[in-house]
Amino acid sequence: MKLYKGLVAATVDALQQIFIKSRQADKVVEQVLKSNKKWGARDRAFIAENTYEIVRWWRLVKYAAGISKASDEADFWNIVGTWQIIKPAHLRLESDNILPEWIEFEGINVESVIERYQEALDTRKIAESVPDWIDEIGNQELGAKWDTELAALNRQAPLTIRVNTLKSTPVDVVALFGEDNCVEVPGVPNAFTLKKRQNVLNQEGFKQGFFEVQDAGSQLIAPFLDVKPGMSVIDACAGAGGKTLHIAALLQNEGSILAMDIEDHKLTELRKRAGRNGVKNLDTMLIESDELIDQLSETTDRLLLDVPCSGLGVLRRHPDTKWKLKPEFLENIRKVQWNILSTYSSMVKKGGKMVYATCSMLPSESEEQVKRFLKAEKKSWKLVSEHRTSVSKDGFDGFYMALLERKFS
Ligand SMILES: C[S@@+](CC[C@H](N)C(=O)[O-])C[C@H]1O[C@@H](n2cnc3c(N)ncnc32)[C@H](O)[C@@H]1O
Repeated sequence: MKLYKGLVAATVDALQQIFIKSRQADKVVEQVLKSNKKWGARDRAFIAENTYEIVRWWRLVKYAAGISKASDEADFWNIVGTWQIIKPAHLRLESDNILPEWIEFEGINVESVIERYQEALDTRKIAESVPDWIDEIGNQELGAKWDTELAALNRQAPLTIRVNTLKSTPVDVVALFGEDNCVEVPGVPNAFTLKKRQNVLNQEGFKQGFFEVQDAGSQLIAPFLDVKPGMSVIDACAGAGGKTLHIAALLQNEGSILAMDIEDHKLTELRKRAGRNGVKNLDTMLIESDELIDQLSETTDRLLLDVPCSGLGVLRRHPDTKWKLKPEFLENIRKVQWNILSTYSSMVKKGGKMVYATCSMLPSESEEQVKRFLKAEKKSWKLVSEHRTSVSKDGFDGFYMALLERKFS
């Protein structure tokens, strides 16, 4: 494949922003793509794909480049060049791996790159490109399953949409994208994966609120809450509202939803999305103190706790997370999860239900938190059911969800 210097330079720039300035990969790619109006769809795809692939395979590519720490621009050119050499073999693509004779690639020795690449494949944490501590914790908590889940987490995620039944129907949304392009997701009503990768957010149908982009595993969570029209629902860690909007569709605008979060800007975005989605029964509330939670004691039929977590289950979509995550963060976030579960649960009415959910495959953030809660609260709560999606088996992101019921006693 012919390489264009301007596109490689843009990829180098994006990677420097991600790894040197610690900026979020999706935001960086969005901003770099906006910086040159002359780039066509293929140019944009080159920059976005190469940036994401290199972030995903960062440890492996650095190893093949013989660079332990990328610190200056020359290192990043070397890394992008190295990726062009190993990419065809690594992603099983039918393209050549011949580098142009650019001065920026002068320091790259193709034979050494291939030799180091082959050597790297023998060590899982380098071959699958994860920091040592994540590989250790995955192995510790998941055992043999870690191998297959980790490999699946390094594949590109499908583009999945959810039909917003408040404004549209599956038939109409399939007509928007073309029947040949849409594949129903078995077991997930209103979910379709699109065969053709495209920017669906520019489409008129999206602006009209006919559909949302949402992973199929994520689409299992709102229905798991056993929501019926007319109920009161609190979504206590609503963020920008991916699941709030789904709950709203299940409520059919009957009943009420209160979306809460500790970050105001996310609730602002949620209100914007709710407007587009035709949601009429939503209130939002910024959590500024625990007293607010006390004031809402026993007020809701259903509660969703989609708690903050490591995000290890969604690495396909956010591969930069694995380089930014630190063991101290994980330790702290488990305490936050426990605090949310043990205090926010008081908002559920007797006889009501709640879902505790994470986008992590680690039991220490998921099953074990629920087990601890049930032990501490055995007089007041019972487990109705638990479900886990598997990235390798289902092809969905890695979610955990537990449905619990508050007893009357
Ligand atoms: C996994 S994200 C939620 C994603 C969201 N439910 C969705 O589907 O798009 C977790 C959210 O919890 C929020 N959060 C963190 N600590 C919190 C706390 N103590 N109480 C409530 N929300 C909190 C974060 O700001 C973040 O938006």
